[in-house]
Amino acid sequence: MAEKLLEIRKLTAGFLTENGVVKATDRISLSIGKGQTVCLVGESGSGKSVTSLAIMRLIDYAGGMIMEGNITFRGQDLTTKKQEEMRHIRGNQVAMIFQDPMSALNPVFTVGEQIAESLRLHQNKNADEAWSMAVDLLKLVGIPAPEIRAKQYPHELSGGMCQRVVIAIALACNPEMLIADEPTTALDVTVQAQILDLLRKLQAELGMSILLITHDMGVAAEMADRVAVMYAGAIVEEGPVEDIFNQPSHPYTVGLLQSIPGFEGERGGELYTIQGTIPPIGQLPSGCRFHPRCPHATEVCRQKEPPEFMIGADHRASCWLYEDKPVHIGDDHSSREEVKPAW
Ligand SMILES: Nc1ncnc2c1ncn2[C@@H]1O[C@H](COP(=O)(O)OP(=O)(O)OP(=O)(O)O)[C@@H](O)[C@H]1O
Ligand code: NI
Repeated sequence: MAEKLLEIRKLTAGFLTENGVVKATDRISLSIGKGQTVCLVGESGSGKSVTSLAIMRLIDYAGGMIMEGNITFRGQDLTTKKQEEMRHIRGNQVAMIFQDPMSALNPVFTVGEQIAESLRLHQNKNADEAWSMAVDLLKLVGIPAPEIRAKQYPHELSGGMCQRVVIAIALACNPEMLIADEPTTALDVTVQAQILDLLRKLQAELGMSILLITHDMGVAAEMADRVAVMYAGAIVEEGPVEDIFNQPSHPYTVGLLQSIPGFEGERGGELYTIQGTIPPIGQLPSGCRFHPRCPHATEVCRQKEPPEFMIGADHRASCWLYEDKPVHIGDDHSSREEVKPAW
């Protein structure tokens, strides 16, 4: 396995609400190796964005807090860092991009000025150097006629072009890690594919690690080295991308895969949907958090929270199905029948 760049251990992050403290992530553990892409997938509200905000310690500004656990980045624990130090890390070592490029850009400055500003701040470049590097970065992220584009304002560029500019700004600090939270969700399908291609190309060229947050299993299949599946604040399954897709083991992962149009789990033209909805944070059921929606749930699932069981050398799932024997409910088509809902 690649040398670790980021290691999250038993991280619990949450919010203080009218109903007391609620946990948006519940003792999650996850590592990202150097040059690796890890995809964090799961339905809306599962805690993906909170995880990224916690890593960057931006959660402090979102009214939340880290309650337990460690986040080790290049050997240093980020959970105990002062915001001043975090600002330095955020500016120089870890960059973040979000879903909506328009809100990340300042409408009153040209895109070239915005990239150059970042270079002046983080890399102490003078104005001329910064401008020419900004043009180079625009070229690197695949913007045609970069000298001309650099002088334009965000509203003069398409959504896809703006997301490329946002990526250029992120790269201006020469980050070792890029956190991308649904970076293509707001874009149309062709542009989405182009931006994903760009991220792959940049990673190959620059060797950075990427934490990619997506609710789209198709995107994970295409981009990830490893996939972590999150459900109601917990990572319920994690492993190499081939294992997650060839041998999905947690019933939630199996359900997510069967809900992809065209995936082999789809039957008779009817798309599978996982029964029920994700519980709101602070209202978790007893036992396994997925049990009310799980076609395999038994008494133990209703009563006791499952620990993590190893499914393969480097593949874990929190599900009682794996307590005694390594069974693979998602192994192949015939055994996948097993998880066909009973209703
Ligand atoms: N500032 C906040 N205060 C209180 N609760 C919050 C806050 N931000 C997020 N939450 C709650 O934390 C839970 C996890 O939210 P999060 O945004 O991480 O989900 P997500 O997996 O990123 O979903 P999506 O796919 O919709 O972006 C949700 O129940 C959400 O309502
Ligand atoms: Ni989110």
